[in-house]
Amino acid sequence: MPSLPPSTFLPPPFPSSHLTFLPPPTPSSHKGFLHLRHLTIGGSPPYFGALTYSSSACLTVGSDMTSALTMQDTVADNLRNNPLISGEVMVYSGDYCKIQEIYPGISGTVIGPGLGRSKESQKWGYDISKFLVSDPKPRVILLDADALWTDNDSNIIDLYKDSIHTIIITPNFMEYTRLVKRYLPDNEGGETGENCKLILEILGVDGIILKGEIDIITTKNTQITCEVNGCNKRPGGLGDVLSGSVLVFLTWFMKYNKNECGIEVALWCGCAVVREAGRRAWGRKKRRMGAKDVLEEVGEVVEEVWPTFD
Ligand SMILES: NC(=O)C1=CN([C@@H]2O[C@H](COP(=O)(O)OP(=O)(O)OC[C@H]3O[C@@H](n4cnc5c(N)ncnc54)[C@H](OP(=O)(O)O)[C@@H]3O)[C@@H](O)[C@H]2O)[C@@H](O)CC1
Ligand SMILES: Nc1ncnc2c1ncn2[C@@H]1O[C@H](COP(=O)(O)OP(=O)(O)OP(=O)(O)O)[C@@H](O)[C@H]1O
Repeated sequence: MPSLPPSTFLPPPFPSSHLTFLPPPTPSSHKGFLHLRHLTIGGSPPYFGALTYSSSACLTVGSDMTSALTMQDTVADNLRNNPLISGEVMVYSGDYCKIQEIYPGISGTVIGPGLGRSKESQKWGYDISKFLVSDPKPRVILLDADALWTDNDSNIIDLYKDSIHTIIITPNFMEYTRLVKRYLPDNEGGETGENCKLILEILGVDGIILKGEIDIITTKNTQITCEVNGCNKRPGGLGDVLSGSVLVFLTWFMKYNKNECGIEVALWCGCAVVREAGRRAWGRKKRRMGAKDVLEEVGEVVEEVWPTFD
C-alpha cells in the first residue's frame, strides 16, 4: 500500500527569510485594511463552481473580504449562498455601476475562472477587462482559465500587455499549449522554460505560473519551480483554488514585502500552499478527494507555515 508522500513544503528554493512578508496581525485594523479585499470575475453556466472555488480560496488563505462579479443572475444566486464569499456578489450586464463603486477598495482581481469560451462570455470578459486595465491605480490582476482563451477576434489577454498593473497568468497545460501556438507559432516544439520566458515578453505580463507536475514560475527576472509534493488526483477546480490563493499572497507581497526579492516568492507561496493542501486532502480522502477537500486544508497550511500569535 503506497503511503502518503512526505511534506516537502520547506525549505523553499530561496532563503526562508523571504517568506516573512505576511501582514502582522493587529487587533486594531479595520475591515479590508490589513488583509485586503479581493475580487473574482467569471462564472457562466455551467461553470459557476470555478468562480466559487477561486473566491473561496481568497478568503481561506486570509483575505478580509472577497467579492464576485458574474454575468448571470443564476450564477450570482448560487454564489450568494456561499458563506465564504463575504463581499458583494455583483451581476454585470450592461453598466459598470456597482463594480465602479467597490473597485477603489480592491487590491487584486482574478478574472477567468469559469468565464466560458462562448462569443458572448468572451465579449463580456473583454469589456470588463477594458475597465480593469484603464484604472489609474496599479493593482494586481491575475488571468486564469478562460481569460486565456485565444480563439477570438479580440483576445482578452492582449488588453493587458505592458499595462501599469502587475499582471500574472496561470495557464494549465492546454492553456499554455494554446498560447504557444498563438503567440509563438514557430517555436511550438521549444523547451518549455525557454518558451515561458518568450511568452512573458510577447504578452508583456509580469509573471507566468505554468501548472503541472512541477509548477514553472517565470517572472521578468527569474525562473523557479515549485515541486512541493501534491496529490495523486486531478479533480476539476484545483487550478481555481490556486488562482485565488496566489492572488492573496501576491497582494500581500506587493503591500508588505520588505525583503530584497521578487514576486516569484509570492507566486511560489500560492503554489506551494495549494500543493501541500492537496497532499493532505489526498491523505484524508484518497480517490474521493475533490477541490473542496483541498480548499478545506488551505487555511491550516497557511496557519502552520505562518502562525499567528494572539
Ligand atoms: N467546477 C467548475 O465549474 C470548473 C470549471 N472549469 C471550466 O471548465 C472549462 C474547461 O476547462 P479545462 O481546463 O478542463 O479545458 P481545456 O483547457 O480544454 O482542457 C481540457 C482538455 O485538455 C486535455 N488535457 C488537460 N490536461 C492535460 C495534460 N496535462 N496533458 C495532456 N492533455 C491534457 C484534456 O484531454 P484528455 O485528458 O481528456 O484527453 C482535455 O481534452 C473552462 O471553461 C474552465 O473555466 C474548470 O476551471 C474546472 C472547474
Ligand atoms: N501532474 C501533476 N502532479 C502534481 N500536481 C499537479 C499536477 N498537475 C497539476 N498539479 C497541481 O494542481 C494544481 C492545479 O493544476 P491544474 O493543471 O489541474 O489546473 P487547471 O486545469 O487549471 O485546474 P481547473 O480544474 O481548476 O481548471 C496546481 O497547484 C498544480 O501544481
